[in-house]
Amino acid sequence: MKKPPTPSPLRAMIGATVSARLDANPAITRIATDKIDAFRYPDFLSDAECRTLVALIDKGRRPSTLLSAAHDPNFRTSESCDLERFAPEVRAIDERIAETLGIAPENGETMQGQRYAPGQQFRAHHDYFHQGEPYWEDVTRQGGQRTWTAMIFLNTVAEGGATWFPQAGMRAKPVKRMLLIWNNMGADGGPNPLTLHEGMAVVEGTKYIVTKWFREGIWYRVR
Ligand SMILES: O=C(O)CCC(=O)C(=O)O
Ligand SMILES: [Fe+2]
Repeated sequence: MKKPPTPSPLRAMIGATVSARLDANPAITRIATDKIDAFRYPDFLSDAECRTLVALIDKGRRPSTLLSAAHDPNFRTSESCDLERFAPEVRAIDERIAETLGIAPENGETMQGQRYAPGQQFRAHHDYFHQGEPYWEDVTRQGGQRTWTAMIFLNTVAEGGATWFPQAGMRAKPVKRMLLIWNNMGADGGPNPLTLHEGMAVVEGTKYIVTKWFREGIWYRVR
């Protein structure tokens, strides 16, 4: 049986600290909803950086996977690639994201690129881990719960492909260079179910994004 979500003082503190830092950044706008802490940062990347990441995704893409078995084969139909963390052009962007949020780069998972062709999607899901799932033991050993998500749109999509938060009443259209940031935890540091979100099917064009998930603890250790 799934255990109910647990509050966490550490994650509550991370939520408050990162939110305050983002609120204080004049380049960043808080998205108007009282359901989740979510922010947009237009023009976070340059066109050249977007081009570089798109080329890396095209080179490394393979079918996307899921942590839990989904009953629906169409649940996540995109392609993904783990971007090489210490390639200089990737590392610079990776560390700029961490610096923007004020979270140590070590707490961040390796940036993942995703590509959606027309008809491809990522159905409604939570980014946080569900306590009690078979993967939970591994999660606690490698950085613990996911706290914040940072996602960058690398191109503007002709039609479709929005990131939709049905329960928070929020929808972000893919706009090139824009960084979207949200906290997957609530004020008490427990998972916030209202962060449920979907990468809507692309209708026309191809959608490229990078996603970076931050953990409550250290995810990456130099071995
Ligand atoms: O493609 C999107 O808009 C959403 C992607 C997403 O939810 C994820 O990578 O966790
Ligand atoms: Fe997600």
